[in-house]
Parts: sequence; C-alpha cells; structure tokens
Amino acid sequence: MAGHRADFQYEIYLRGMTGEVPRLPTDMSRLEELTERRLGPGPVGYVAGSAGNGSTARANRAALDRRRIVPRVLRDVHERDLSAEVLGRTLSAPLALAPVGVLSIMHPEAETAAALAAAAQGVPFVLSSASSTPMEQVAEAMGDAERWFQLYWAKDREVTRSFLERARACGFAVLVVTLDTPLLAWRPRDLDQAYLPFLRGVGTANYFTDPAFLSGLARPVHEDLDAAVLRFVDLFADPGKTWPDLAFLREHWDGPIVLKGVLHPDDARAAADAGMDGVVVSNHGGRQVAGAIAAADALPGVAAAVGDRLSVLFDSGVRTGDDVFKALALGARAVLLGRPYVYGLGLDGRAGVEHVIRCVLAEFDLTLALSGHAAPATVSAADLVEDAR
Ligand SMILES: Cc1cc2nc3c(=O)[nH]c(=O)nc-3n(C[C@H](O)[C@H](O)[C@H](O)COP(=O)(O)O)c2cc1C
Ligand SMILES: O=C(O)C(=O)c1ccccc1
Repeated sequence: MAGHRADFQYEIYLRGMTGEVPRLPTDMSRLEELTERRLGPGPVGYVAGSAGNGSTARANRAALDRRRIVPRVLRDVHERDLSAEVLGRTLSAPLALAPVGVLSIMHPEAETAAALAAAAQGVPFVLSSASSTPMEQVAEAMGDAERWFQLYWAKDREVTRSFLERARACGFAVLVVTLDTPLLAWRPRDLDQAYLPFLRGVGTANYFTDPAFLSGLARPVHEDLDAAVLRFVDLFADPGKTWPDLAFLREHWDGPIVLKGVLHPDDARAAADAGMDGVVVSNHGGRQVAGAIAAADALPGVAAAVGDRLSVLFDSGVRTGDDVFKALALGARAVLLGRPYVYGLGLDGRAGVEHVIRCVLAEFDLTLALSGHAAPATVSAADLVEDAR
C-alpha cells in the first residue's frame, strides 16, 4: 500500500537530521495557549471563548479524557486503510474541518487558506455561512476538492433559497444545517470586551454578496455599513423554526443534508423521520448552552438511536488523534475538527492548518495501529473503558 498517515512521524525525524524541527508543536492541545500568547486578546478570545463560565467546554474535554483505550496486541496492523463511508461518500480519513466563521480575524487568507490546506490533505472542508470570504471565491480556489456548506438558516426565505442555489452552483456537495445557534449564547469573554467581529462587517461576505440580501437594503453596503450589519443580525438566524420547516430545505437541496448540534436521541430520530441524511453530535464547542451535556456523553445514545439510519458525525473537544479514535468507539462515523485548525491558521496560515491536519491524522493512524486495528470500521465500544467519576 502507498504511504500511511503515520509516515509524517518519520518525515519529522528525518528533517531533524538536518537540524530542522517543526515550526509548531506536535501536541495539538498546546496550540490554544501558544495562539493566546502570540495573537493578543480580541480575536483569540472570540475563538477560545465559550458560553457561561466555560463549564461545557471543560466537560467536553473531561468526557473524552475519562474514556480510556484498551489496546489489543498481535493483530496484523501492518497495512492500514483509514477511509470512512459517510453520507454515501468515501472519505480518505474519518475527519473533516468544522465550519468556523470569520476566519479573517485569525489570518488574512482566512477561509481560503484553510480550504486549500484541507484540499491538499484530502479531507473535506465545511465552509461557514458566516465566512469572511464569499463562497464562490473559496470554491474556485478549491477546484474539485470535497467541500460542504454550513447553513445558518435565515429568517428570510429568499436569502436561504439564494444561499442554497449559490452553494450548489459552486460545487458544495453536502449541506450542514446548524440548529444550535438560533440565538447567540451568553459569552462573557466577548461581552467583557464588547467584541463581536460581524458587528464590524467581518464574517458577512456571503450576505454582502447575495442578491436577495442586498435587495432588502435601501443603500449599498459601502455607503451604510451599519444598516447592512443590522439586517444581517436581524435575519442570520431564526428562533421560530420548527421540525416541519425542514421540508423547505429538503425541497431546495438535492444532496445529503446533515443537522448539526443534535444531542438528544429523540431529535436524532426526528431528523431521520424528516428525511435527513446525517447528524453532527455537537454542543458547538461549549459556545451555546452553558451547562449542556458533554458532546461525547451524548454520542452513544444518538448512535444507538439512529446509527443504522443516519451518518453520525461528532465534534466538540477533539484535539488529538486519540480523541478521534474515542469518538469512533463511541459511535461516530467521522469527526469534525474545530479550534485546533483555527489556531494553526492563526499561527502559520495555510501551512499551519496543514500541520494540524497532518499531526491529528498521523496520531490517529498510530493510535489505531497500536490499539490493534487496521481500519476505522472495526473500532467499537469494546475498545474503551470509562474511568469512575
Ligand atoms: C470561532 C468559532 C466560530 C464558529 N463558527 C461556526 C459557524 O459559523 N457555524 C457553525 O456551524 N459552527 C461554528 N462553530 C462551531 C464549530 O463548527 C464546532 O462545532 C466547534 O468548534 C467544535 O468544538 P471544538 O472546536 O472545541 O472542538 C464555531 C466555533 C468557533 C470556535
Ligand atoms: O461564534 C460562533 O460560534 C458562531 O457559530 C457564529 C455565529 C454567527 C456568526 C459567526 C459565527
């Protein structure tokens, strides 16, 4: 078989023989602290911050840390295949980059740099509705590399319809509908600094280039930024939506649809009943409901309820390759990587994002092999124990 993701390890050691060491740490759980030190409070506070006193974000980590892998030995793990079947497609590894808005606050090349890194590493990129780069521009840079579009389901039907049309026309294959953010939660780190990027017109590029959005403005955006921002704030999300409204999305999107932010098995069953194709078990990285259940604690229940009907994806708290392994063992088919790649972007642009993806996948490949598996599909609940709380 051609190379393994784990070969990145030898590449690093080989380079070391000429005196070179990696520009960024190889322990992805160290990136947050480094980024905070290098980039200063405003933007990093927005990325690292979460809802309430941060207990949900901490619970996400604790729920993964509490699960321990029980490795098996003397199984043939010489040749490994990391590919994963998700939403009727084959991914090269059970990993994609999570939708994260306003990436220009981390790096001037923003979403384009992250998308190119994902494309180069062969993992799907999920572009946020709140991207700082118009979707057409990101799509063009990506060529035919796998890309998914995350929808913030707007109050205005015409804006939603227009986003879906644009996303389809520029080659986004999967629609990820985020349901846990009908309102922005109480986020003390942002409140204390009175800092929200899109109030300055950052992260609104898809809206400010959209004909349906622009038709509701009395004057062009460059003449009245405040009015444009107010229209964005008013319509970007809709707390009035209910389950029957999903029919509208099913009607206007003919590819797979994934509901992001599902934590209850009954909501997962309702997603399947509504003709959806997948769910992302996620609490938005602890940024929405303060005090919410840890995403990893919600995962087994959702997987048991719909794992045979839907592709179950997972995010919130994934930092390292062993976290990816644990998520698979708890029932996920694939994992979305969030903050770590955003820190990689802030620290070293596209190269930083590539570094993060390569580290996580190399570590995952090694964890898989060292635990006695040659492919993700054989990982199961039997590979984990749970520490007593
Ligand atoms: C700065 C930031 C912005 C985000 N923006 C979006 C977004 O626009 N749409 C969305 O669905 N999720 C968004 N998320 C949530 C991520 O998709 C993902 O659920 C979360 O980052 C997972 O938690 P983790 O990064 O702690 O692993 C955002 C997260 C962060 C940190
Ligand atoms: O900050 C977030 O978590 C988020 O999802 C978001 C919401 C609106 C605009 C940009 C990002």
